[in-house]
This record gives sequence, C-alpha cells and structure tokens, in this order.
Amino acid sequence: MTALLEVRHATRRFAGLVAVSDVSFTLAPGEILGLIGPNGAGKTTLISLISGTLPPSEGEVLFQGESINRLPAFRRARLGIGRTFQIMRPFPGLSVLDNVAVGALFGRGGGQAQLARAREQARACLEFVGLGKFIDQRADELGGPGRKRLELAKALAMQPKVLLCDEVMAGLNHVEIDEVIDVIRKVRDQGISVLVIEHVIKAIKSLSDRLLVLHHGEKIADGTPDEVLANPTVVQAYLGKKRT
Ligand SMILES: Nc1ncnc2c1ncn2[C@@H]1O[C@H](COP(=O)(O)OP(=O)(O)OP(=O)(O)O)[C@@H](O)[C@H]1O
Repeated sequence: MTALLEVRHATRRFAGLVAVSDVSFTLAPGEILGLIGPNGAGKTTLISLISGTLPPSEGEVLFQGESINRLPAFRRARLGIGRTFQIMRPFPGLSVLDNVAVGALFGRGGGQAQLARAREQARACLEFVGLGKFIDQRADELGGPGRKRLELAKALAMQPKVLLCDEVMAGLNHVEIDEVIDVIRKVRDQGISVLVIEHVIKAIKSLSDRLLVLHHGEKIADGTPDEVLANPTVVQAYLGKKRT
C-alpha cells in the first residue's frame, strides 16, 4: 500500500545536540502508529518536522508521495496534516466553540470561508470529543483534561488526513484515557491516519497497529506492539523492566 506519509532520513540538530537522527518510517492510510521513547528522545521534534513548525537539518518528508519540505506549516495544514500541541495554549478570552472554529477556518483545502459554517463544523468536532456541553464556556477556563480534548477538537476541525497527537493522554485518569482512546479509534474509523506520542504503555499498546521507538533521537525499533515491547533493546532503553 502507498504510504500517506513518509519520513526519509530525517535529522534535526540544535547547536551540538542531535534531537532526531536519521529517522525513516512510513504511515499508511488508516493506520495508527504509536511513537514512544524516553523524555528527550526526540518525539515532539519529529512531529514538528512533519507538521512544518521546524525545518529538518537533513532528510525529507513526503505526503501523498510528494516532498513537502519546502512548504510552511500552514500549507501543510491545508494539505491535511493536523497536529495537537503538548503545551496547550487556547486562544484566551475566546469560547470553546470559537477556539475550535479557528481550526475549521484554517484547515484542509483552505478551511471554511464562512464563520457560521466554521462554527457548525466546530460544534460537530466538540460533540465528537465529548466537549459538547462546554461550547459556550471560555476555553481558558477548561481544566487539563478538557484542554486535551480541546486540542484534539481543534486539530480535527481542520479535517486532516493525518492527525499527529502529542501526548493527548498525559495527566488523564484511566477513565479519561479510555475515552480518548475511543475518540482516536473513531478518528481512524473515518479513514484518518494517526501518529500518537504517548507514555502510557498500556494505552499505546492497545491503540496502535504499529509502534516506533526513539532513543537519543535514533529509531531503535519499528514493528507490532507485541514485537516492539518484547524487544530487549527497547526494554533496556525505555521500559526498564519486562512488562506484560
Ligand atoms: N528548540 C529547541 N532548542 C534546543 N533544544 C531543543 C529544542 N527542542 C527540543 N530540544 C532538545 O531536543 C531533544 C529532544 O526533545 P523533544 O522535545 O523532541 O523530546 P521528546 O521525546 O518529545 O521528550 P518528552 O517526552 O519529554 O516530551 C531534547 O534534548 C530537547 O532538550
């Protein structure tokens, strides 16, 4: 199957530090790929190279078979690459609905031209992530779990073909994690490919079709969750001890 997204030999340096080192992988249409690794392994940097918020030092990102290296982040969003941010900064003073409507206004294909249509789309995305009751509340009054869902809704309102999720389950309790897993599965059921960064191994294992592991910026494993989590290099670098 042709990859929807392909990263070829991506490297990103910050002065003397190599945050991402010669990483290659593909993401197939409708696939959920989990991206794991210790703190500082380069996961967020890799997502930023794909979404275009950071340029690579070397290497290439292809979307639907074409290089997107020269495209700025907003052009990549218009093509259908959506992401959430680990550090959530809702537009202060705007309602939950209008925070998400902003995503709809600037999404795939240039987004909705009319605010009323953008709000309609935003409302549907907020229902989808379980924030339907909070649309009129100010977004900066949402708590941590609500902000995580808001990030997801904002990215979904852009009608992406691929969704890059940066720790959307961090700080959530078990019930909330299960709810977010359900949302991500439903996203995939709509045909959207998903790349998920997550530290909660149980969650990422049950959610992902494939796992990719970064360590000191390098890809040390790529395979099915069972294979990867039993890989001795992964156990030593990340898990610390054997898990079931
Ligand atoms: N803008 C930057 N300038 C300098 N160094 C950076 C920058 N962004 C990231 N780094 C460094 O690059 C390395 C990889 O960081 P990154 O945030 O990608 O890791 P991560 O795997 O996402 O970590 P975490 O799980 O803690 O979020 C770290 O050593 C980090 O300090």
